[in-house]
Amino acid sequence: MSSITTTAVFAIAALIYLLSGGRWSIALLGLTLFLILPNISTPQSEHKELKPSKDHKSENKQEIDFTNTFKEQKTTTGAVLLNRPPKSLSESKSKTLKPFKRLPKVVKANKESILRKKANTKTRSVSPVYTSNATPLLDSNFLIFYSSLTGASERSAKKIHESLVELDLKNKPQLINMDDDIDDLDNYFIQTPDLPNLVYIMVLPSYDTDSPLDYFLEFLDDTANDFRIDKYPLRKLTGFSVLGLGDTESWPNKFCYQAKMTDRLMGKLGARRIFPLGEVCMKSEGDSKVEEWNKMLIETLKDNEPIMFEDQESYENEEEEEAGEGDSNLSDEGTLVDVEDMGKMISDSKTESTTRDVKKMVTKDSPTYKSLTKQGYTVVGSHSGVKICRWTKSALRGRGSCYKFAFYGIRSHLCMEATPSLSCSNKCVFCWRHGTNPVGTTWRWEVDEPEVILEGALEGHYKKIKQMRGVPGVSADRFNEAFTVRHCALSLVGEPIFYPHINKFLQMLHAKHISSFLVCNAQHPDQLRALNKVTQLYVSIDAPTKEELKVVDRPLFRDYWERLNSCLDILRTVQSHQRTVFRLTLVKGFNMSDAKSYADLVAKGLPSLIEIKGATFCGSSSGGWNMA
Ligand SMILES: Cc1cc2nc3c(=O)[nH]c(=O)nc-3n(C[C@H](O)[C@H](O)[C@H](O)COP(=O)(O)O)c2cc1C
Ligand code: SF4
Repeated sequence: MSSITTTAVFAIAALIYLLSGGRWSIALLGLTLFLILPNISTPQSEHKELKPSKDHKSENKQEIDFTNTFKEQKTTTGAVLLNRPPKSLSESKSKTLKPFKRLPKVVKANKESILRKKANTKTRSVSPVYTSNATPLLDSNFLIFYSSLTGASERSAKKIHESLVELDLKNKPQLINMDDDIDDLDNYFIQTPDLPNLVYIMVLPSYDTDSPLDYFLEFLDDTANDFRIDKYPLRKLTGFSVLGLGDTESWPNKFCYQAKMTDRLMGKLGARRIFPLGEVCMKSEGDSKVEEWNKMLIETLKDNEPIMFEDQESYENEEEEEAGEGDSNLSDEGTLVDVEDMGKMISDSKTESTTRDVKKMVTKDSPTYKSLTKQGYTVVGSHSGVKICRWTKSALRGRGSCYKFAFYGIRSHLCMEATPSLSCSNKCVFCWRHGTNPVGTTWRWEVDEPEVILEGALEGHYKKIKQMRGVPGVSADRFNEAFTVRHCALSLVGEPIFYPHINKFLQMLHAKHISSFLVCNAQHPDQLRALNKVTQLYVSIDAPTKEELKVVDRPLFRDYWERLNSCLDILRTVQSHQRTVFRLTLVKGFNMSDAKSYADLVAKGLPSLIEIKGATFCGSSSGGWNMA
């Protein structure tokens, strides 16, 4: 105690003594006070030392009271309760307390991460990584985190918790109130609890005022940018998913912004997204929307599909073809039956397969199969394929759709790109298939039934959609919608009208309310003539003259020019009942010099529409071109 304080105490004691008429009991009281005062002040000075070092955000804020920080209390959820954040909004506004304890991080030198940071190299590949779940997702240890000021997130988290408990899982799911139950964020978001196969489900509101989540987000951001620690500390989690609650009417520009930030930062820290971010407006959608998200989450967990996982950066940088816009490539050749005789062959195909050795177009052990699947195609049956294109992925992430949205209102996340024939009769220079699909002028393979192809294509497509749930930015709403395909682009690779049962296949699509855009290469006049209803019928016009077509398309047919012209006649006559389109893919130096000849072809075919596309060099097609 300082001398000034001592003098003051004596002066007060003397004054009391005099005012009380000089009673000794009063004098003794003064003395007692003098003796115990130093003992009161001592803990205060100790407490000061416990305060965390001032960080950049605490300057204008009241400092945290750490008096009870290290005293453990058990909460209703069984978690360890330490420091409490403000409970009510008014409390949070007035006190602006920080909810979580901040201690210096323990930094372990990690040679790999230091070297990686030094070299500034990316550790993840640009192409998608499919991670399979060795342990069933439902055998994970689920931690359901929530933060809540007015109760909506707490209610929603409890619902999710309940539905997981109802599944009677191997490991009991735990509910964690981030505002009450977590003392040290490091224990959950740098280190993780000592439990195998952890899955974090996080239910978070958004507040544009001060709220406990501010500190949490600041912590995640700091961690993600802390060069001293492992760049991906959360990759040891089996996965995570965030459900955001907000109010889009009152905060349209900040709708669920804190949930979105959490989702992004968790991904940045290496955690795998096992289900897309949910964004629920509690004002207009409420609990039923939460229930919908929860149901989808549980179904996905049950499915246990592998996840396509990519970090934001690599995804942004991904250079992928604009799929759906090419027809052909090169590989094996051979002629058993001319394609013009295919009609007969179709009806006889079953009989033939029993009488002579008809092979499968693509067998599972063939290099073609391996190459196609490596590129992301799902081979359906033995001659069909399906693949989700970059626009479907983009639309799933709430971004743009392909030009068909602008032109025809087709939403890319509802679009399936498929082909019933992987084989083609051209080897176009701008095709990006790298010689991976078979070519030929004749159908000489086993024929799969259209039911098998449609079912298999939808199954393969939905499987790939499911895998997209790990990709940053995928919206839960669009993800949900994507399981009802509404459009089919028959233009993936190969020649769709090569497939003997194309008409039946188209009928089946339409019966399922799936519209069809079919692109053919103008090399199969008989099949074109026999084609029934398509929503939109495309013919690729890759060059305006015979000479240029040979160079650009490298056709297998010797009478390729005559075939093209016959197809145009058919378009103008037999097929004029439906909407027809010329597709021009223009490649500078190959097919752009003779506009007049293009006009002549247009006059011959009289298509309803002409679509002109450019080509972008990407160094990957057989001619060094790719379509954009
Ligand atoms: C003061 C205040 C600020 C809010 N700010 C936002 C906001 O920026 N973005 C948003 O989407 N919702 C905002 N909301 C809406 C809440 O996030 C929404 O009501 C949420 O359901 C609350 O969850 P809780 O009850 O778990 O705290 C705000 C609500 C209040 C009262
Ligand atoms: S039509 Fe479908 S497949 Fe083709 S680019 Fe658009 S979304 Fe992709």
